[in-house]
Amino acid sequence: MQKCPGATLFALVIATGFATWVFSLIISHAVRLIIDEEGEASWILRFIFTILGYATVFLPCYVLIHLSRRHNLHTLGGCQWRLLRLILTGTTLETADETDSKISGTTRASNLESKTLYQKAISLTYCCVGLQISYLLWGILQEKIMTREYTDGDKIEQFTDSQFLVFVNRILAFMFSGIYLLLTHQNVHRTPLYKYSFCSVSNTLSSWCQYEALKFVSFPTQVLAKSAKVIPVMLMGKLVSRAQYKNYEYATAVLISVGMTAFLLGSGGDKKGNNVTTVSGALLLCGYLIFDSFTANWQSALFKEHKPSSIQMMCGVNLMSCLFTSASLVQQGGFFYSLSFASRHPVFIMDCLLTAISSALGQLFIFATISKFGPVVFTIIMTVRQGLSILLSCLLYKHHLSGMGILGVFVVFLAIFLRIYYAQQHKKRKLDAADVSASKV
Ligand SMILES: Nc1ncnc2c1ncn2[C@@H]1O[C@H](COP(=O)(O)OS(=O)(=O)O)[C@@H](OP(=O)(O)O)[C@H]1O
Repeated sequence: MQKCPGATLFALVIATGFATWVFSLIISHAVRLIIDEEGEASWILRFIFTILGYATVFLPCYVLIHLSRRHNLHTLGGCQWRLLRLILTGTTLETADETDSKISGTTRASNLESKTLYQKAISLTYCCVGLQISYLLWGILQEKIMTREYTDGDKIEQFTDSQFLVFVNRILAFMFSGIYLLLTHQNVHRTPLYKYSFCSVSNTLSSWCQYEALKFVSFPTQVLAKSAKVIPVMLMGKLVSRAQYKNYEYATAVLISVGMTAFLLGSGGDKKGNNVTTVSGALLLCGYLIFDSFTANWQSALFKEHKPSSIQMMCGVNLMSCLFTSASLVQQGGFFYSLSFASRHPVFIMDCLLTAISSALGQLFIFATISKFGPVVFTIIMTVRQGLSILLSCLLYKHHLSGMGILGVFVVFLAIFLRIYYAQQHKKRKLDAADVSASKV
């Protein structure tokens, strides 16, 4: 390693990647020979294959990072180490190291504390409206692609590869954000690239779980399960970033979840379509909740620690997601299946493209919201978003809304009002306490 670290490192990384690739192929072929791939539990196999596909990117990267750190390769000069520096320090500059990356961005942080209540309200409204519009469209298209039957005249078929949809969404979001970064001036990026991989894996897996879940539960059932997701997000916040929440925050999270559940049950939405919830469906929804709550918390921790801009975060996370999903797609033949499906059904290309555009637009608002307001507020907005879209459809199409539904809406808005009220009270008490201690000095 001392004489020619680059060549040895390169050889080791390639060898690890190749070994993992071969191992994954052998395992998937062996499993396919033994187990029936068509049964209800077939999603477990697809999940294992997906993880194996991700491992072919993850393991070589781990070897690369581990060895480079051990031999301090990223601190060496020269442009041949640029990619390594980017992965380990977040910048191609030679002077940066990992500790530097943690402190450098403080000045560019969106300092919400210093903003007035009015500015905060405007910013929050902007994020809410942006998320509403992009994800309203996204939700409609997502349900359409996974449940619709496409026909080319004589054959009717349904699209089944969730991984491909995730890939298309991510590559478009990566291109959007990449072009934006190239065209605009941004502060120096200081987030080690590899750190994006954790939230990228959890994000792609949460999407995978929710697309797969739609094969076992109806769309309204999925929405119902998501209505309580603010609680796992708070619990995960304690695990990931040791976040401390006040009692009123827990209480209002429970109120929002209860209110949303009552509203969804009372809006009659769950009576539409296939309402069978299988064990597979329930497991996939649990997987979705766990991965999803990790994603936003991890991103929030990165925003706090390294202060990337939201576009930089979007670009980094989507780059990683493209790498993971494409490895998995190549391994499982997903590209071949999806492209031949698309060639038979041109309407599918249009549906995919529109979903990807709405998803990329939505991501702009997601990252802005998490960086400015944190994962819990983001999750509340997304939860309320689902309720509002159902409420809108009740009003537009004159669907019946029962007493329980109306009570649910009331409880959700009461919870949000209480949350804002207590947050203000809490802040006021803190300011008063600071004033008192300042006057004592
Ligand atoms: N934190 C974070 N970072 C990046 N992307 C995220 C994040 N949270 C949600 N998403 C993407 O938003 C899409 C909708 O997600 P959800 O269905 O979980 O949201 S909702 O609460 O049900 O509205 C879904 O998009 P697609 O994966 O493109 O389908 C999610 O991946």
